[in-house]
Amino acid sequence: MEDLQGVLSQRGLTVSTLPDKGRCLFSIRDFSPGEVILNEEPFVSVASRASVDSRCEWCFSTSNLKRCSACQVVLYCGSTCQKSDWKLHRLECGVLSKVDKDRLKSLTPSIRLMVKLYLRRKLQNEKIIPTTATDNYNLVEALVSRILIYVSLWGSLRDISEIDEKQLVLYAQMANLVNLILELPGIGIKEIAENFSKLACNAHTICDSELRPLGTGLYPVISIINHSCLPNAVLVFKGRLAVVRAVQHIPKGTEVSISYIETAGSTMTRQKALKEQYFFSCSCPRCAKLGQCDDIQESAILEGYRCKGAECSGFLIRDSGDKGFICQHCGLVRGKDEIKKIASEAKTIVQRLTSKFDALRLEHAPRSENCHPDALATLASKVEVSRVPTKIEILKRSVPCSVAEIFPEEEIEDWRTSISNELKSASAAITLSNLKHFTIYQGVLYYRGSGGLLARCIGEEEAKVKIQEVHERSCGTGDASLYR
Ligand SMILES: C[S@@+](CC[C@H](N)C(=O)[O-])C[C@H]1O[C@@H](n2cnc3c(N)ncnc32)[C@H](O)[C@@H]1O
Repeated sequence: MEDLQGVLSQRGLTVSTLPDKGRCLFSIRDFSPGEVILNEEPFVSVASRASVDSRCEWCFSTSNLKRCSACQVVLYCGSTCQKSDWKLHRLECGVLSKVDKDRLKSLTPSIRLMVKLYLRRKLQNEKIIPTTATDNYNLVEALVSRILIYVSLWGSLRDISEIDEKQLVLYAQMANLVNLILELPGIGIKEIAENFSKLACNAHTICDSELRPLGTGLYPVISIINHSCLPNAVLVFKGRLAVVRAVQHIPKGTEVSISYIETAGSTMTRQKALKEQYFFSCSCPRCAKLGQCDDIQESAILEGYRCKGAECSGFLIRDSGDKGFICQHCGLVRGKDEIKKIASEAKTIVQRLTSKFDALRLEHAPRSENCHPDALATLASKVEVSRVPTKIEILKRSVPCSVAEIFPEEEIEDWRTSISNELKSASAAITLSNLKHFTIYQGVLYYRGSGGLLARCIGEEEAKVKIQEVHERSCGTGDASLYR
């Protein structure tokens, strides 16, 4: 741990412990918006199920792939990646080659990740690959796990109502399989099962720049970073390299936080997700507003359904008492079944629109002014009732510029004005290398960069150059304009 503190302090960071959170990463100097706080190669990584037959095991590239002739499981895009992975894959390959074909098909990425974890530990123990302050199994041992509670109660499972017994049984079965495959002496099922619970709380989904999942990686240093629904940093990936960037000014002495979950969800939805997967109740400033007026307003926009009451412009949001859905303006109550029907109608509409937008996107260059959340909300109001998709869903669609075909010019002009006003008050930053895809605005990840935010981060002239680059890369048109 001291070695780790030494390395971290050179980067302006330190690890502390808080009673309600466990380990936390703190800044010991100021970080600017957009600055890289930390980057880390995974201790182990594995391609996702969808990627395993279509991407390089090392860098996740999709070109020139060749299958390992011995195990017939992993693919590499060339000798560089194959060599980088060779020491570990040599062992994994030997292990996989012994597994019978039917069982091989049932090897999930989590099982393979666990197998690789133990094989890499073996390689480091035998000094075949080096150990460093930021790359060693002690850091994996220090990760939080939930299974200790389970292990101490292992014998009396049936008596424990709070604990998800199904999950525990699943971990035990998976651990058994890993043990059978590995055939390594001295590893117990309980230890492997505990490591599965560590993966659940600590492993990260490796995504490409469009947030498509490529694989899973264990990054033990980045795993020290706690969650906030209003994070001051964001985790992005360059291939398998995980990069944590500041999304706002982080003063010295501040806890660095990222979001573990989709931030464009209501407080209730976020709390539920954090409790289920990470076993804690978030008390960030956004969660602390639960039930307050602006929290209700935000939930309405993120997850509400348009109220169909006469003249009412409110949104129906889920009632905490589970009655159904209540309009936050007029108090109208609608039953769950009715909303279910509305949701399914809305889904059909959104699917139709998505395919229209996708078709248009192919014809027209996407432009960020059309990515405003109001675009789809307005569209939704035209079809009277529709779930308002989350900002991220809207922005994923990056409504194309030919949206003018659907909306009158004055409406589009209104969005332009409201977007520039919004950006003026945004507390935001951008991950420069992924400008095309990532913009963080008040904790929400937006697709496609926005000039105004960038200009505040890196200065107007440099921003123009960057925007021009991005436009050229993404669509070949564009005039490097800033929204201010
Ligand atoms: C990836 S780990 C983060 C580092 C962890 N604090 C540690 O001691 O290793 C995730 C776990 O940290 C804790 N955690 C993360 N963010 C938290 C927060 N905002 N409040 C309370 N606990 C949190 C939860 O126990 C969660 O399962």
